[in-house]
Amino acid sequence: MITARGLVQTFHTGRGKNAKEVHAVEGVDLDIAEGEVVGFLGPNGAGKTTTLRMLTTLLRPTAGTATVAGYDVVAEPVQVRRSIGYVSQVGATFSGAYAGDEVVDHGMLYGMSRADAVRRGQELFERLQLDGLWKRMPRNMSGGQKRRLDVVMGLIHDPTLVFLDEPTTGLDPQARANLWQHIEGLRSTHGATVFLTTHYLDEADALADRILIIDQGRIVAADTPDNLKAQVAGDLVDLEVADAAQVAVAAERLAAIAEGVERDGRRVRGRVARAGRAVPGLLRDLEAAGVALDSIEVARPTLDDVFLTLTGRTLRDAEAGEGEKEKVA
Ligand SMILES: Nc1ncnc2c1ncn2[C@@H]1O[C@H](COP(=O)(O)OP(=O)(O)OP(=O)(O)O)[C@@H](O)[C@H]1O
Repeated sequence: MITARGLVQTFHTGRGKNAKEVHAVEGVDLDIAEGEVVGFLGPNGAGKTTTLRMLTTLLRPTAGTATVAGYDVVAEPVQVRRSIGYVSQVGATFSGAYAGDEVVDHGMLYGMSRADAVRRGQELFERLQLDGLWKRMPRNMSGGQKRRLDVVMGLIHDPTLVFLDEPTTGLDPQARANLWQHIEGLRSTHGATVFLTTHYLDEADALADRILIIDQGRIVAADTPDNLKAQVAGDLVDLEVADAAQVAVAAERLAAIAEGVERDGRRVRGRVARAGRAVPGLLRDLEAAGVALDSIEVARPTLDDVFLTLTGRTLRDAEAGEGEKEKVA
């Protein structure tokens, strides 16, 4: 459904002494099959939106090629646009018309008849829990309602390939869960291919069959959430030792089964392969050594751990370091 080879986007900003080259996307390859839900994950400024804008024909690639729904993004942009739905990060701009009329106009722009656009629009209003808001102006809607209206606009012409740019940013947890259901429904009831960007690890984890992680304009990982997590060496075992004097002994015992043991006050943690099997023995060991614990936690690896393993930074650090890759030309 989506193929890209060596996609590059370089922005030139400023003039004279202030001229800068921003290497937003630096050689991205993609192969996304029909019916796949792909999560495109990365810190702020990693190049997610820029990639999406090239795939949706809003931005011409500096270099590289891409086909979307069988059409070339540079040579056949009109066909690409007709084949896809796109929900941008900023959302649609609405005039002063009623929400329903906006949606119908948008559908007619795609060549739908008025009757079809009304029918489909009303169905989507219901599915996205906007019923009763057909005759409301978008500017009088809540943030969550407006975001769902954006999604209606992106889906009105019944696309089988949908691009969603951070669809749930700014939504409250309930609206977010609700939108997740609809995104899942797109595939299960519709067989749609979904390409979605997100900062949220849990979102990508919950929705995507496959996750692509982008960092500084390059794809650093592409796999199923489970396989990505399996790359991280084991589960995190975190012990809180009751007596500070026993921390060294606890660290030594943990080190017998764990990698990368760290100490932090009365806490000792490390990564253990198959913690479920190893922890009972560890507890016996600690007891025999007279070490009492206040608590023990075992956590499965998260996608943040994956990002850390792959890039040496946490997602949060990566966001804080945004802009580093801007080079003075
Ligand atoms: N029109 C532009 N002109 C100059 N630089 C740009 C432009 N658009 C994006 N950039 C830069 O390109 C880089 C990638 O931006 P992009 O918006 O693709 O990141 P992103 O991963 O979508 O981030 P976010 O999660 O914040 O949306 C950033 O350094 C950004 O500042």
